[in-house]
Amino acid sequence: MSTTATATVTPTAASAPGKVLLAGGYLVLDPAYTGLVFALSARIHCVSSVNPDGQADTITVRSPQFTKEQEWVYRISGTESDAGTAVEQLSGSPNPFIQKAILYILTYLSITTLHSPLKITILADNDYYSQPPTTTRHPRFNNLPTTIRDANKTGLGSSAALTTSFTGCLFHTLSSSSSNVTETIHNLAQAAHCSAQGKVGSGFDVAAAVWGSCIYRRFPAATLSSILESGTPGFAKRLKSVVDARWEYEARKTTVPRGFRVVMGDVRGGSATPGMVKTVLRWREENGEKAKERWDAIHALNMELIGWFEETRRVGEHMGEEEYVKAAREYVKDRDSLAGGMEEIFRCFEKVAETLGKIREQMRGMGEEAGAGIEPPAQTELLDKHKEEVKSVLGGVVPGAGGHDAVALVLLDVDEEGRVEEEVKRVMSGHSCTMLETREEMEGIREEEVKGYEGYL
Ligand SMILES: Nc1ncnc2c1ncn2[C@@H]1O[C@H](COP(=O)(O)OP(=O)(O)OP(=O)(O)O)[C@@H](O)[C@H]1O
Ligand SMILES: C[C@@](O)(CCOP(=O)(O)O)CC(=O)O
Repeated sequence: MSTTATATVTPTAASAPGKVLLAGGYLVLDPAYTGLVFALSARIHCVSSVNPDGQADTITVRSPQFTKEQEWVYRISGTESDAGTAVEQLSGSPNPFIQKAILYILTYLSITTLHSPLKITILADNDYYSQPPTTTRHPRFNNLPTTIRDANKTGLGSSAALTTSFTGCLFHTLSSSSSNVTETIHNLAQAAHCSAQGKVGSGFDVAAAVWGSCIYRRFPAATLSSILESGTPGFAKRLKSVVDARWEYEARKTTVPRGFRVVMGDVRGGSATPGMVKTVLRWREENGEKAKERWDAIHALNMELIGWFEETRRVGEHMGEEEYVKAAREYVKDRDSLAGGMEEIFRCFEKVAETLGKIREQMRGMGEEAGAGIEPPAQTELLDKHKEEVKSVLGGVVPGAGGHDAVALVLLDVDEEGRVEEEVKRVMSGHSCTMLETREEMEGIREEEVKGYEGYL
């Protein structure tokens, strides 16, 4: 390699959030459309330290919450002809997300040898995987009696949160750069995540993991085409120029209006349907104008939803806290009982509810035309039941690609006695669905205190 560096190690901790794509599933794959993605309070944490027992130039990665195949050891070394850092896996089952993140970061930083061996521990918040029932509370990072592969994922974007948090952690462990490197971490995490997945998705999950809740427009797929194949001559130079370039994408930060909450339900026994993206994209290709009309109609509604969230925030800002909460409670009690002065905010709540309903209708329609179960009948029943029986619920969607995995509800969390959760849990449990503890959160990747993880490392 042209320039190489020996890296000293600064113990670091970082965490990155999961995601829910509330609006924009499929459409967000095309840079002509945008998606509304909320980051979630469920995070994946990575904590680094010197590994006194490690061999020279090794990075040992552990995921101690899982029984087997929970440790991976990588050895790094230089390569010929500017092909980047070589990362050889010495033990553990394949975990491309970790391997690619190491490779991309070390190559970007021109590091081929480490001052001391390194250890990185991964800790995932419990909501990422279905947890066994318990009568007591689970510990903060619960252990599961399975391998990662056999764990029942809840669809919160574990691979994107892991890749992002790992990238931030390793980058800060090895680089002394104190300037703002979040954009660099975004670009590196997108590159590593795409390369590990073997395909270029929209990247909304990594964007949410880095920037937090945002209105997202993707980068052109071609941005990454020159760096998906690592280890070829000139790779290091290409990687640096791609990562340091200004990418054409948008991640405009957003938040839910005051008193709103996004609640996630994990549908038990639901299976992921990777084929659905292919089916919908093929339908789009084969149905030119008709498909475009459908996508444009969905997009217009997605924009309306974003607009009504903004309007609700704006109207809410002109009201005192007490007045706002009172109005929201009145609305939940009886949507038709308009008390004076509340018309504007009632209209906002009503419009959010109406638009969520219309989005579902359009997505169902697209699913039917394309022959993909975007909102299967069981999910329709579950979402309708919430609207009928839980007055705080404004609406819901089958998020992301849809299917049998999860539901997301948008509700007004203003109940004096805090009964909303109880009611949602009751309706969900009648439909093989479990309410997750996680909720929407604004913040993306963040540095954490290493000592906060004592007892788990
Ligand atoms: N706690 C963890 N420790 C190490 N690797 C993990 C961990 N959690 C997830 N991974 C990696 O991410 C992979 C799961 O990625 P996958 O894209 O299938 O799920 P996901 O990102 O949760 O899915 P979705 O986008 O539907 O929410 C695992 O096979 C593993 O490689
Ligand atoms: C279908 C798609 O638009 C969203 C998939 O979302 P999820 O993984 O089901 O949350 C794919 C993508 O954006 O990469």
